[in-house]
Amino acid sequence: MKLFTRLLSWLAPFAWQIVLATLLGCIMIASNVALLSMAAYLIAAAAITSLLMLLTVPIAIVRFVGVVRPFSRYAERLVSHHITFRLLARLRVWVYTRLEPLAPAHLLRYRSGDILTRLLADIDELQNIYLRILSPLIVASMICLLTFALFSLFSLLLAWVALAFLLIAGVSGPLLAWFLSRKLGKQQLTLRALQKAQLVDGIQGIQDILAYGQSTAYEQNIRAVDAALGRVQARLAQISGLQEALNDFLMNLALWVILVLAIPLVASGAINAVYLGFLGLLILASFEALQPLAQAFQFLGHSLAAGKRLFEIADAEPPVVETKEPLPIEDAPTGYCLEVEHVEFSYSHNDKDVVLDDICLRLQPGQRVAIVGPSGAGKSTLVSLLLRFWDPTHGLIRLNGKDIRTYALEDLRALIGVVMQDTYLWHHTLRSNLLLARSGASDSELMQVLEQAQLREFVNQLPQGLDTLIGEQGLRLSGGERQRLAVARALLKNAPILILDEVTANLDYLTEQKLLDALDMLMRERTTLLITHRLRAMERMDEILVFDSGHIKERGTHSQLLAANGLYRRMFELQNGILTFSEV
Ligand SMILES: Nc1ncnc2c1ncn2[C@@H]1O[C@H](COP(=O)(O)OP(=O)(O)OP(=O)(O)O)[C@@H](O)[C@H]1O
Repeated sequence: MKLFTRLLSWLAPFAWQIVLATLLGCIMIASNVALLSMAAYLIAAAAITSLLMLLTVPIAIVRFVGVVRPFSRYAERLVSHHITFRLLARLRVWVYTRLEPLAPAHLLRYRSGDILTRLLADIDELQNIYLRILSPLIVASMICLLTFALFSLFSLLLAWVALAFLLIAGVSGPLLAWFLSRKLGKQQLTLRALQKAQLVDGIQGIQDILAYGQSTAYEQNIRAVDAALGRVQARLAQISGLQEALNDFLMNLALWVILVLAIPLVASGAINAVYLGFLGLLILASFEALQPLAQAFQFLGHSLAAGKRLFEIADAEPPVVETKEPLPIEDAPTGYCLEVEHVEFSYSHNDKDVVLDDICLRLQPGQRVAIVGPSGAGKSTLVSLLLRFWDPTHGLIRLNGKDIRTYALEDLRALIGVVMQDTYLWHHTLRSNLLLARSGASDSELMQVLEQAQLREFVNQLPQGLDTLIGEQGLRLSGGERQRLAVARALLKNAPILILDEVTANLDYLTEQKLLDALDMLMRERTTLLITHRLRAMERMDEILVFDSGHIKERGTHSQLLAANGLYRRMFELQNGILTFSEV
């Protein structure tokens, strides 16, 4: 109920349009009731009366409601769909804005296909609540009252009987549909989300599935989910059929009962015989108002489950809470200083899973610091903390002397140009992928950063140059080209702090050397943190931190670390192939 009222609260800004849609819905059904019952009256009256003049008014009413019905139907659909689509668009934007602060920490718990289903299908599902439940419920109530009023003009007994049938059909059909399908709705949504997640995974991982010969097994998984979904849908269709049959049965039974009760009243002269057909068709036409209800309640479980899934993700506590009164980041013409003080971090907030422990480092303006170390040592995790994707479990990170939590996230991130290990590239042109960093950049600025990232020659030889489509996740580019494009994007951002996470990992020796030379120039004007496995050009670094299992094992300059004869020296010698066999 809480969930239902929360979903309904989204309708508040559309109150007047809802009143209009409901009014139009009432007019539409009422005109149908009038059309059928007046038509019955006309036929009976025409058979009895010899004076056709007396039928002028009923004929005019039939003509009038015949025209009103399609117009009111059209207008009602227009208004109600307008409300619904605007509402769904608002909801979609709201959920997306709630998703942003959750990224990436919280969203890693979900599969991309599942998030996509929540944003698209689950939100679409909510239209049932707005289009098929709220307005039809009000319209049905109004029509029941109207029918009762019309019957009571002839006989109170008939009025109560008609109302009783309408109530039984209006309550039992929807209740039965809701009761039988309440679990199925949730199952259908879960299976649909699973199906989408499976398909997204299958498409993204298609190369590996083929390479490992798993396509048959994968197809079987997809078929199994598809079959389960089919079974749920078949069951829902059966319930729909059952409910429609019940509705038809009650409608026809109501007609018979009304006729059986009305005939003696006609015979006794309490009701004029000309109205017998009118009464019969009045009850039949009134049932039209109930038709949407059962289907709506069949989908109620669905819609509520969709709302629950949506709010579950939208209400999640963001891992990083932005301060309500952020301090402005003061301009620092001489550059920005980042300090990491005794930082400890674990993804699970469990002391046993500490990924970073007692990390201290100072990145002074214009300084270049490298973090090196074995895989899984926590290097990229530190970058995530600097960007505030997560906050340290203990310790502090300062920017120009102040805790980074005192600044707005957007301001902090605007100062940092970052090339992540797994930078995402859009299925778009080279140009739009670059413009993400600075939307107003000119083509000559784009070519300049491409030059610095050692990619200009490559782009020049493409027939469509900057307008070349690079495919999903940039897959039409080689690993090295993707990485250089990511570097170019970070350079275009022209941020005073530069974080480069494994930027040369996929490059051949020559290109790596050229890129490092180009970066060397750029690093002079910026505060730079370089994360790398490859110990090249390390002599250019002001300080090198050697991470091992979340700790800083060694620190110093290249020559100091070589002299220390520790982990760094072993890594350096292994990479340069100068370790003697006995030392290995
Ligand atoms: N989102 C996450 N949730 C839980 N654990 C994570 C997450 N990301 C990384 N880890 C774990 O944290 C540890 C450090 O990972 P991190 O990516 O920081 O290492 P790294 O030094 O950058 O490694 P590499 O050089 O291979 O990129 C690893 O044990 C990893 O499994």
